[in-house]
Amino acid sequence: MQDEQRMEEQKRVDRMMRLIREQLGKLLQTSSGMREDIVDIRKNFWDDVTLNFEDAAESAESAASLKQQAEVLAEREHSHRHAVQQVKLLRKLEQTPYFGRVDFIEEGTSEEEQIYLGIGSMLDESGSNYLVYDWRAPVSSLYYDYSPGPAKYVTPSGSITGEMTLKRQYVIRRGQIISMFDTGVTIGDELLQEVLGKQSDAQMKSIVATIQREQNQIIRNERARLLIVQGAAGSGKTSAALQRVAYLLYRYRGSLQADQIVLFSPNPMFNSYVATVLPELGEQNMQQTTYQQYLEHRIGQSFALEDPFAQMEYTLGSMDDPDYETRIASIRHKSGASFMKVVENYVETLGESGLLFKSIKFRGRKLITAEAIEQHFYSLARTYTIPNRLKMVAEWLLKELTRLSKEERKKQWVEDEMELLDKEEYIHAFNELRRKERYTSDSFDDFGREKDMLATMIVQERFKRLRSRVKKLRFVDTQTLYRRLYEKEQASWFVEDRRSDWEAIRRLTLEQLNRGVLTYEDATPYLYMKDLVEGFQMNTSVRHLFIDEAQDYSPFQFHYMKRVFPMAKMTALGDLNQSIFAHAALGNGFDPLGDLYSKDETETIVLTRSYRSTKQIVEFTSKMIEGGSRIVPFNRDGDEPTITAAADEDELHALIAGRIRLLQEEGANSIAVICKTAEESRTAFEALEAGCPGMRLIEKETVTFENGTVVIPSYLAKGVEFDAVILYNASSRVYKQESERKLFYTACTRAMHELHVYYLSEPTPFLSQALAKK
Ligand SMILES: Nc1ncnc2c1ncn2[C@@H]1O[C@H](COP(=O)(O)OP(=O)(O)OP(=O)(O)O)[C@@H](O)[C@H]1O
Repeated sequence: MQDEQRMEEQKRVDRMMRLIREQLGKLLQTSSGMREDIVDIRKNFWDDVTLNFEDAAESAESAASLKQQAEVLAEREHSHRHAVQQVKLLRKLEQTPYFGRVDFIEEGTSEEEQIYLGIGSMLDESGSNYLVYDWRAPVSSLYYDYSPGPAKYVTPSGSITGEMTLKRQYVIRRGQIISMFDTGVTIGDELLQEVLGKQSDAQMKSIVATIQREQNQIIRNERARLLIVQGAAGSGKTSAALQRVAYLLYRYRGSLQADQIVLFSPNPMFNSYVATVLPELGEQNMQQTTYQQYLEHRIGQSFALEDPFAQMEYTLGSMDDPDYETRIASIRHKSGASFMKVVENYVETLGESGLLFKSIKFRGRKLITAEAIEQHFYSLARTYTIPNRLKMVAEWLLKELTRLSKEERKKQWVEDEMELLDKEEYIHAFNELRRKERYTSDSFDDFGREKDMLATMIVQERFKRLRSRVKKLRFVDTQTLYRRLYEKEQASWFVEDRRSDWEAIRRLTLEQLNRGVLTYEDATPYLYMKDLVEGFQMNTSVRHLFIDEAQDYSPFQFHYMKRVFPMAKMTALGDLNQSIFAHAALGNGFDPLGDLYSKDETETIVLTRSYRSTKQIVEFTSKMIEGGSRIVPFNRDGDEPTITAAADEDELHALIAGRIRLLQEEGANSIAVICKTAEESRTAFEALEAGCPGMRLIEKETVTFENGTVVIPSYLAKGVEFDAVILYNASSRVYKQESERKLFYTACTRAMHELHVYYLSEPTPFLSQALAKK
């Protein structure tokens, strides 16, 4: 029976293969025809349009002709792009036409429909029956959500209920069924076992064939304004997020483009790690960035901006610094939504007085003084908001600049510069003038006028920069303005938020700002203040914001992102047990996210099954954290993690190098020696490099994630995974503070198949449970 079924199924696959190849052949032919057409149109574009600008009627006709030709070209290009897309999809289907099937009898009918699922849909020869359904089609959710029995799915026009009579999974490679099995549970363990048992890849994989029911809830959620996903390490948060992007692009095709979706990643390397998932599914990548990149883009050169990793290095390694406690308090204080209120209070006072301006300088002279700008600003009606008043000031300044530029033309420097014009510039200026003068009644033969015009051009050119700076509101002194926030010992904006450690925080912040440094914890408050003063630079085109490793963002940052992307729905994916930033130690979990949007608009999905690591590793690591017993390991066996003591550093390095060699011999694709900090990573790398050829050191600037053996600081290993993890030095001297528990946990949970922990002298207390068992 089994064999018979398999033969039947193989026959169907064979038929599909024939069809796919036929369609491919046809498509390749038509698409190459289209390409030739396009090349032709482009080449002959100007020959095929009639251009005549003699009079208005002729000009209008010329414009219409141009427009028509451009439209023909755009239409052909569109069809060509579509054909190319289709070819890509067919090439993928040629490898694996589908991976699943459900048989379904819709209520009220007796017909059993066979629904095959693949990464894209395909119709039969008649063009009216689906041979394969896209995994994102409404009917496909049957496969992810139900086992055989009563089942339903939701379509845009309502729910459809019925009975699922069969659920089957296939592994098909190059048109051959390698294996197939009918499943009772949601998505059979067998296929998952097979997928998860494999070696790691330098690139994250699509999980389309084995999406789990609770992951499907995340992928297809359309209702929530804010979707919070709290999931254990390795529970598939990132995977589900990427599948969700693909789903949204399918569901809203035509109205949603890939560049209207933004993913905030934990580090630049992570971008390369996830970059192939969407193309693999036949979709374009969303925009990927890091919060730091956004900050850099906004803050520019105004300050030396600290990055989150430098902050992390400080919090992990500078406990001896006398300012350490103050800095930690400062980080925590500035991350809270209550500090937003402080900034708001402060900005409110600026409506009355205290806004600071920079003089507009030209050739070392103050053209318009800061005092004059201030006076003008405060002469405007208080009923206008600060940003509106600033707009008015900018308009006034532009007019002033026009007036001043006229005076400037008579100055000696203009004359000097005129003499320095080289011949080409002179001719260019002369021709420009000619062109402009053509339409005036005077003839162009007056030397004096020519000189005037040249002077105007020179001054205009030099004033361009001033005008552009005014338009960008650079005349507002936001840097000093931010410093002022901390300058007064007792300021009205703090009345409600006085803290005992405020004095120390104030002093430390001023020290940092006076050095021109904007710390990571100050960057968002600074931008918030700047935006409140100058008007928010909102991005209204972004419709979906994905924030991975959401536990690493402060409430302040979340509120800020909400304001910057007002039209976006937010999907925040995180794990409280992996909170590694000092600001996260507030202990209130995702609560700050809870009030970002109203209760009605917020949904939370919890993932507890962990897929990344073997059962042995999950059991080992879940003992390190509170509530770890709730994490359910996926049933995949592997070796027990090891804990090894080393007598001294030499032995430590010898042991680790030996382990790396062993793992390499076993064929591990990726091996990571995880250290606590960048500094420890450098030490480890230097000691191990000679014995481990090809080993690489990962630093915060690293942008590509590759297979092989690497040494990596713990916080950069966030979000990624390795076949084997070697924890470099889990001694109690390295991981001692309670606040480092989650960092240690994060590092250990990067392991898929093997975990080996080494330590010098005393092991960290976070290992005590694991050791007690031994
Ligand atoms: N449904 C699934 N089918 C197959 N593999 C899965 C599935 N869900 C997750 N995985 C695999 O589990 C591993 C971990 O997934 P992912 O990185 O998405 O988890 P995460 O929750 O983001 O982890 P972390 O928070 O620890 O970074 C990946 O190798 C992923 O391919």
